[in-house]
Parts: sequence; C-alpha cells; structure tokens
Amino acid sequence: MRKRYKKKFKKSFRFGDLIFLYLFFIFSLFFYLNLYYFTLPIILLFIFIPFYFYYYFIFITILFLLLFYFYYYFIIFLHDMTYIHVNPMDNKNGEIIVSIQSQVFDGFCGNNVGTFVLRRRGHIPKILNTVQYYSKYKHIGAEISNDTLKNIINEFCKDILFADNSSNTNNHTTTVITATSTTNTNQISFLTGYMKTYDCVDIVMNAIVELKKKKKIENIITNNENIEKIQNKEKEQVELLIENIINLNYFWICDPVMGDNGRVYVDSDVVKAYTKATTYADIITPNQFELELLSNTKINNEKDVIKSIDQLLNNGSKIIIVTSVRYSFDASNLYLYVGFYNNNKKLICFKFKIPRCDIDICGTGDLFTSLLLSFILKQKGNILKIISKVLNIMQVSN
Ligand SMILES: Nc1ncnc2c1ncn2[C@@H]1O[C@H](COP(=O)(O)OP(=O)(O)O)[C@@H](O)[C@H]1O
Ligand SMILES: Cc1ncc(COP(=O)(O)O)c(C=O)c1O
Repeated sequence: MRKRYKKKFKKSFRFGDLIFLYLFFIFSLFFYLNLYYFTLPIILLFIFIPFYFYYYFIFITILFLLLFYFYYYFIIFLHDMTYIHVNPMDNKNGEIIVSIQSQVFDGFCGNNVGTFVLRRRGHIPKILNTVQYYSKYKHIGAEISNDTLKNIINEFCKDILFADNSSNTNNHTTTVITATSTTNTNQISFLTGYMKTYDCVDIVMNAIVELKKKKKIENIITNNENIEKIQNKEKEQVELLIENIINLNYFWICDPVMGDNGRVYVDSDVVKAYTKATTYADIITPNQFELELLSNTKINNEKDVIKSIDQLLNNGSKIIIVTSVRYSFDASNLYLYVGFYNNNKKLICFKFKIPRCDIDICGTGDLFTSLLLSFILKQKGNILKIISKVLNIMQVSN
C-alpha cells in the first residue's frame, strides 16, 4: 500500500524537483538576509528532517550543507585575501598616526580620503582638519584659527611627552594613551596635506620639530661598516630599504599641497613655509607644479626633475617622491620619480611610468600619501616595492 502510494506520488508531483526548488528558495532567502553563519546549517537540518525517510533527500541535504560550508569558507578566504582584518580598537603595536589635512563637505580629498583609507587598512589615525570647505573646487567655509591649531597640537605633544615620562605608572588618563597602556610613543608618524596659510604650515612644522627634539629622535641609523661588508648586489638592496633611509619610529610625510597645472589653491606665501619644511620633513610628495614652486625650476625634462630633487634633498629631506610629471612629448603617460641619498651621499633616483587617464581625478595625491604611509608602516623594506604596491592600488583603467 505504502509502496504504491509512493510510486503514484513520485509520478504525479515530481517531488524531487519540488524539494530542489524549496531548498533553493530557502538558501536564497538566507543569503539575501545575510544569515549565512553557523546557525544556518542547523536550522536547515531541522527543516529537512521531515524528508529524512527518503535516503534521496538525506543525500541532497548533506550535499547542500557541504556546499554551503565550502561556500562560506571560500567567502571568508576571499575576504581575508582582499582586506586586512583588524579590530579598530586593537592598537597593540602602539603606532600613532597624526593626519593633518583638509575636510570637505562634498567630494573626496584631504582627510575625507586619507583617514578613510587609513582606517580601512586597520590604522587608527588622529585627525586634525586644517579647513572645513564646501568642496575641493569651492573653498567656501572656514580655516582653523592659529590659536585652535596651536592648542590642539600642544595638547597632543604634552600627552605624548607625558606618556613617555609616566610609562611606568599606569594611573594616567590622557587621551593619547587610552588605546593601550603599553603604547610605544616613539612610533609616531605625521601625515600633512592641505594647509591654507603660512602660519598653519609653520605651526605644524614647529610642533613636529620640537617634539622630535624633546624625544631625542635621531635621524638615521645607517651603519656604513655593515653595508660595506655586504656584496655589491646586496648592497644595492640595502640602500633601497626604507628603514635605512628614514627613522621609521618617527617620521613626517609632507604633501606640499599648493596647486596643480598652474592653479594655486593656497596663500602665496605658503611656498616659503614649505621650502622651510623641506629641511625637516622625512618624505615630501610634490606633484610637478609643486616641485617647480619648491625648487624654483621650470620642469621641461628629466634633468630638471633630478636637479630639483637633488636641491630638496640637499635642504634636509630624506626622500622626495614626485607623484606625477607630464612631458609634452608623451601625452599618454605620467612619470613618478623617487629620489634619496645613499650612504655616500650619492643621489639615487628611480622612475615609474604610469598610464595616464584623460580625466582630472580629485584627491589622488591624498590617496597616494595615505596608502604610502600605510605600506611604509605595515610592509617596510624596499622602497620601490612599497611605491609599486601603492601604484597598483591607484591604477585605474581607461
Ligand atoms: N590622470 C591620471 N591618470 C592616471 N593616474 C593618475 C592620474 N592622476 C593622478 N594619478 C595617480 O595619482 C597619483 C598622484 O597624483 P598627482 O596628480 O600627482 O597628485 P596631486 O593630487 O597631489 O596633484 C599619481 O602618482 C598617479 O598614480
Ligand atoms: C581643500 C582642498 N583643495 C584642493 C586640494 C588639492 O587636491 P589635489 O591634491 O587632488 O590636487 C586639496 C587636496 O588635499 C584640498 O584638500
């Protein structure tokens, strides 16, 4: 009786197909609701229990569960490959990043880009907005006053020095050290971008220099003897290590944002302030126009670029990265140059060719500097590899 009924049932309803559709529907629903966590297989198991007396359904259920598990772990694997998983509150390495840039209401530039990128890559930057404008193109809004800027920066410096002095006593309540009580306050990096006025650049620069002095940060630890012992090929590699060029425990990436393609968007005397800053900044990232302003040289060819880089390095900066140079004889590419002195004070310069998109993209410089900072901190090592990684992310297809 039961057999006959089963046969009839199978023929008329095509029960197997219905179950397939049912399973498909349930899975789609759960995925749509983002409920693909561990509880789901158990829920599904209970849903399918009524069908268990058909071994055919048992087989399908197990198959689906297995597929689900593979799919789930595959997603996690892909996610891990793509993003760096960091708990935003987990500042165990004690790094302190200070991002001093603009803030705009509309669009992407300055801290809107920089701090987003840094946070997305697992850093916890401290953020100071130098201006609050409507957009990159409409500088309507307000600049931070000198007093406010000084107050905030001084407070930060006080906190840092206080943390140093009281590193053995854990009864402090300063904001800087809230992340962990074992914060290494030597691991500080400054990223500066858009600053509208001479005073703003000057105040920030003086604070950084003063802090460096108070914390007795030595500039660099290059050990000539060790490098001489290494064979020639390896010697070249050692020269390229960023930790041999700048002090990674404390450095300043200064993007001298002044203008682009002949258009200036800061006060005219800001160039003087940045020229002074080239003495103290560890890494300077001008575009072609900014390099021309800083070196007072018109860039027509590669020789001009190298001469200007040499001039800025001579002032005291450790690394110059000219983020984009456009030559009249090559409209389809941009060129990025990186220059620094080796131990024998010989200028080392490399260039990267970048396929140029025929659009004016907003905030590219700010994206570049924040990625650069992140890769320096996370990856260290060969400076050319660091820049390649940054450019790989920046690369856009035409
Ligand atoms: N038109 C473009 N085509 C391709 N890449 C670009 C373009 N504009 C900018 N970039 C990328 O952004 C980086 C920084 O851009 P740049 O224009 O030099 O910065 P800034 O915003 O400071 O002027 C370049 O090194 C390059 O990788
Ligand atoms: C307010 C403001 N205007 C203009 C610029 C220049 O933008 P870009 O670097 O894309 O030329 C910036 C960059 O930070 C900015 O913050």
